[in-house]
Formats: sequence, structure tokens, C-alpha cells
Amino acid sequence: MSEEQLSFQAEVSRLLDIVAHSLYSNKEIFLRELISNASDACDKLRYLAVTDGDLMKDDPDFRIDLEIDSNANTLTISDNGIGMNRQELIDNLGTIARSGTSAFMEQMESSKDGSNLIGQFGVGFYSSYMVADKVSVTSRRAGEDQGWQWDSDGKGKFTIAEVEKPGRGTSITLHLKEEQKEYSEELRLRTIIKTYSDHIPIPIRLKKAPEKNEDGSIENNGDWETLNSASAIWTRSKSDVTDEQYKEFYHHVAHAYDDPWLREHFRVEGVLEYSGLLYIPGSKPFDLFHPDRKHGVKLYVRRVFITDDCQELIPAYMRFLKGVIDSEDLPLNISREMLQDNPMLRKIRGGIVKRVLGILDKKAENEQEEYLKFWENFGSVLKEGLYEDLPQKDALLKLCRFKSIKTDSWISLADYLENMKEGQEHIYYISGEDEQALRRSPQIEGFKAKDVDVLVLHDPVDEFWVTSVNEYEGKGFKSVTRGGADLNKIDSADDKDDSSKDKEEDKAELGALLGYMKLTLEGEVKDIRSSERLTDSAVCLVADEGDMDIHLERILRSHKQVDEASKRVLEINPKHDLVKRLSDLIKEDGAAKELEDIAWLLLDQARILEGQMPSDAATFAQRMSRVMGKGLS
Ligand SMILES: Nc1ncnc2c1ncn2[C@@H]1O[C@H](COP(=O)(O)OP(=O)(O)OP(=O)(O)O)[C@@H](O)[C@H]1O
Repeated sequence: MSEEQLSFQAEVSRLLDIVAHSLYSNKEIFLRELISNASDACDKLRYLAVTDGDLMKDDPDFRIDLEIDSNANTLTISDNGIGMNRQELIDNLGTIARSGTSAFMEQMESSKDGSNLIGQFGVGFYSSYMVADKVSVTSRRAGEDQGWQWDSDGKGKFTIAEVEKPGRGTSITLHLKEEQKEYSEELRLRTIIKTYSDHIPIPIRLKKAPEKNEDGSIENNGDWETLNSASAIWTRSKSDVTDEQYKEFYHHVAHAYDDPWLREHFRVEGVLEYSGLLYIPGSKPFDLFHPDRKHGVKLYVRRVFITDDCQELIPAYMRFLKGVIDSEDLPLNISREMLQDNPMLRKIRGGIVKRVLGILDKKAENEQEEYLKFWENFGSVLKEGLYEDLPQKDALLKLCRFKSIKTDSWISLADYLENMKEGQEHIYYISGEDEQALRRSPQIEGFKAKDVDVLVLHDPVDEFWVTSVNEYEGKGFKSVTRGGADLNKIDSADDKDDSSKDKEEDKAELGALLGYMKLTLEGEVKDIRSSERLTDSAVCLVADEGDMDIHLERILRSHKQVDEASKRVLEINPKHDLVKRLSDLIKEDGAAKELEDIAWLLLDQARILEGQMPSDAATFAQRMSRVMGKGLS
């Protein structure tokens, strides 16, 4: 087959354009990316060879080789890993499958200086174009006979052609840009490998240029020099690994380039034996909430890479974890299907969950500021565990941090309980999407007045756990937009001022108003009641005790999971001037029309405060005009 020319997927072209034109100063990381890919390719073959030994029989020792040609100004990185066939070359090097890429590119394009972002994201193979103006890839898939060559200058198109390739694996030749000649110098390469790739568990070798002695004899005939330690970092003892090496391993295993927030290197012995090196990233990945997002923990069995896609290893609510788990007990030839319901794996998962929760607990306890960095990045994800992993509910609730109406900083549930008022039986919360709007909600007025704190839950995930988690330390969670507020049970200095005689009179007058409004608004609301929770506003809507919370219902309706809106309870503030005036008006003759208008306007006002529309915008406007006109006359 002759050479074929194909176009990059549009996203790749955009990415290549960003890479080539970025002001990214740290160009040397291209080598880290290519070596990382080569090492992954060897891992993949090692796994396949467990069940098909023939795949690597002819060449059993993995290696990654670097060769320089200073005359041609090229650098070649070769591996004897899994290799790629024609279709794989087209798919892998011509399209982008990673879930976070679109989000990354949007941010890149909207930010002035993307260098920082490129550093965080890692553009993999395409980073070659930071130093090369042309890249040639020859590859032969293990177990196949035909080799393929892929060539591109990174400007929209690439070619692919059949080629002779004696050994399996991939060779990537970078035709270095004139100004990037330094990457064809031995010393430079040695330093880069030591810095970024020492942890790679496969020998990375550099072919030394033959040296001529003075007498013309050749000193070394192109010997290979191994540049890295070449042992799996998690098998070494902690004292043998430097912070820098731990960090570089994180960059490799997580494909992320921030500093990890936490690392945990451990070994479990006993009935079940496994070791692990886990990290929690220092920043929030672009794709944390992407539906395809998976955790980044690779499963190894006795140093053999098995998979980086084992959903049974780590629960989804810990998908921020990155790193490696290496089991001594699982069978080497375990298939990915067999992993699905494996009791040993379930135990490992249980162990990891406990370990991670334990570490987080310690951090939350001893290094509160530090812990909040984690919480702000990954708290939303961890909270998913509150309904996905009920046995861990209490441990998770202990780790949760919340905003509340009394403070802009984060508090724990323990802090909340400590500040509960005499007679307060519930942990009160208000939930919705907009934190500031929640803080202004009429439903929290009475709580503020009584100095009772209310948690402000503005994370979309909150609506889901808060309805399934019943209590913390014996105190139930209660929405302030639902049911009775129970505020009269809570002591407050204000209550003592009202004389009981006044109260009785007020009650009778309000009773008449409530009766009138119930008749007028019949069918529109479930009930109309005097409110304990309002102090400044005249009205608000609440959900009846057994009904669905107003905000939760709104979310479910927007996802079409609930068809009809429930009828709500309209609460009226008996202490509000307008309400008092209405109670008087009801005794006057000829006020019926005005009263009717106001009753409807109050209901629509309460609806608007909940972010809803008045039931009929035109009638609402007419009523409003009539009442305003009356006010002016
Ligand atoms: N040396 C190699 N041998 C075999 N396959 C490779 C090699 N280099 C790259 N690939 C294939 O090309 C794909 C794309 O590589 P690329 O570096 O762009 O992304 P990635 O490795 O998936 O992620 P990242 O961008 O984080 O490096 C890889 O997933 C792999 O399938």
C-alpha cells in the first residue's frame, strides 16, 4: 500500500496550534511525556503476555532507548512495548479521546497566558511539537508482522505508510527545531531523565556516541548507558525515595502536573498483601465531573500492570485518587471481567477507603487550613459517598465542611452542634444553587432573629445526600423551607416581651385574615398559615412536612424526573405591618376587591421569591397596577 494522507481531527489541530505557539518555557517535559507513553506501552504488553507468552518471547526484556544523531539533528525514542498497527496510529495520534481535553482547550483559549495550564494538563504525544518541526513514528504491534510509519509536521495532516520494522514496539524520531538543538546533547538528556523519569521501572538507555582515541582507535562502540534506577518506586522503601522522585512519579501516573496535596506510600501485610502509592492532587482536574471521568489508580499484580480502568478498586466518590495498588494475592492472569466481582478486590477496596478516610480525618483534625484546600477541590465528590457508601456515612459526615448563615468560612457538623440553642432539636439547612440568594431567603429570617444557625447547602450534590442522610449524632437534618419551623421551642429574649393578652387578640384577627385568604386562594396553595420563620418579609412558601423540598423538586423537575409541581404552604408573617393592616382592612366594608388583589399579589410575591413565575403574568400586572394606583390616590 502506498503512502496515504489523512487529516487530524479538528480538536487535535487546535491543540497542536496551542502547543506550537505556547510560550511554555519548560519544553523539556516533552521527553517525560514520550517516556511515560513508552513505559505504558511496555506495561500493556506485559499484561497481554501473561496469557499469550508468544507476544514477547523473542525479546523478553523491556527497554526504552534514546538515540541521538547530531548531524541530522534528531532524537529517537524507541520502546519494545505493545506497538501500534495502522488503525491504532490513526486513532491514537490523530484524535483525542481524553475526557478533559475540551474543557482544557476552552480554558486555554480564554486565558491570556496558557503556559501554566499546559503544565497542569500535559498534552502527551503532541508535546513533541514544542521541540520538533517534524515527527516520524514507526511502529509494529506485538504479534503482527507489518510495520507502519506515521509522519507529520503537525500542521493539519499526517501520512501513513507501510514500512519494514524488524522488532515490535514504537520508535519516535523528532526532527528537532534549529533552536532546540540542546535535546540532541547527551548531558542534557541525562539530566532530564534523572529529573523526570528516574522512577520508570524499565531501563531507559542512551546510546553513547563512539569516541575516538588520539591514535584513531574507537573507545566505545556505541555502548548503551542506563540512565535511571529502573525499579518500581512503590516497591522501594520510603527512605530510598526522595520527595522529588515521589512527585515525578505522581506526574507520570496521574498525567497531572501540579504538586500532589497528599501522598500515602504503604504496605499491607497479613491475610491479604498489597502495597500502594496513592496521591490526592493539589488542584481540581478539568474533568472531575465529566460523566466518563474515572479514578486514576492503576492496578498491578506482583509488579505486572493489569489495568487502569478497574472501577471496583476505588469507589466513585474517591475518584480524585491517583496512584498504584500492587496486589501480591490476585492471580496474574486475572481478566478484567474477573475483577468485577472479586472478594479479594472488595477487601482491598475496603482497606483503601478506610485508609483514605483515616488520613483525611487526621488532616481535618490537625491541619485545618490544609484540609480546607482539599475540601474546596474535592468536597463535592466526597459527599457523593454519603448516599453511595452508607456504612461510611458517619465518617464522611465528620469530614464534611459547610457554609452557614452565621459565617462565610467553613464549619463542621461538630461546630454546628456545639452552637445549637437551648431547645433546638434539628440541624437546619437551606439548599439551592445560588449561595447568595439562599442567604437572602425569607425562610431563614426567623432563624437569624433567634440566632439559630442554618447550613447553606449550595452544591448540587447536597440535595441528594441531605434527603437520604437522616441524622448526625442523634440530630436530624431539617430544611428551613419545609414543615413547621419549630422555632417557638427555641428560647429567645424577644419572645418574653409579648404580653399574652396582645397575643390572643392578634391571633383572632389573623385567624379572620387567614380564613379569607384560604377562600380566595383555594386550589392554589395547600394551606395558609401564620409563620414563625419570618421577621422582615410578609410571606414565603414552604413545603408541607411530608412533601418534597422546594429546591429539590425544582432540580428534579429540570431533569424531568418530576412532572407536576407540588402545592405549597403559604406562610404569613403576623408581625409584618402589611399583614397587620390587612387584618384591619378585613373588618372594613367595601374593601373586598382590594383585599382580593392583595391576597393574590402576596402569593405571587412568595412565588417570585422562590424563583418562580407568578401564575398569570398579565393578571399579576393588572392587580399590581390597581393596588399601586390606589396607593397613589
Ligand atoms: N510509545 C507508544 N507505544 C504504544 N502506544 C502509544 C505510544 N505512545 C502513544 N501511544 C498511544 O497513543 C495514545 C495517545 O497518546 P498521548 O500521549 O497523546 O495521550 P495519553 O498517553 O493517552 O495521555 P497523556 O496526554 O496524558 O499522555 C496513547 O493512549 C497510546 O494508546
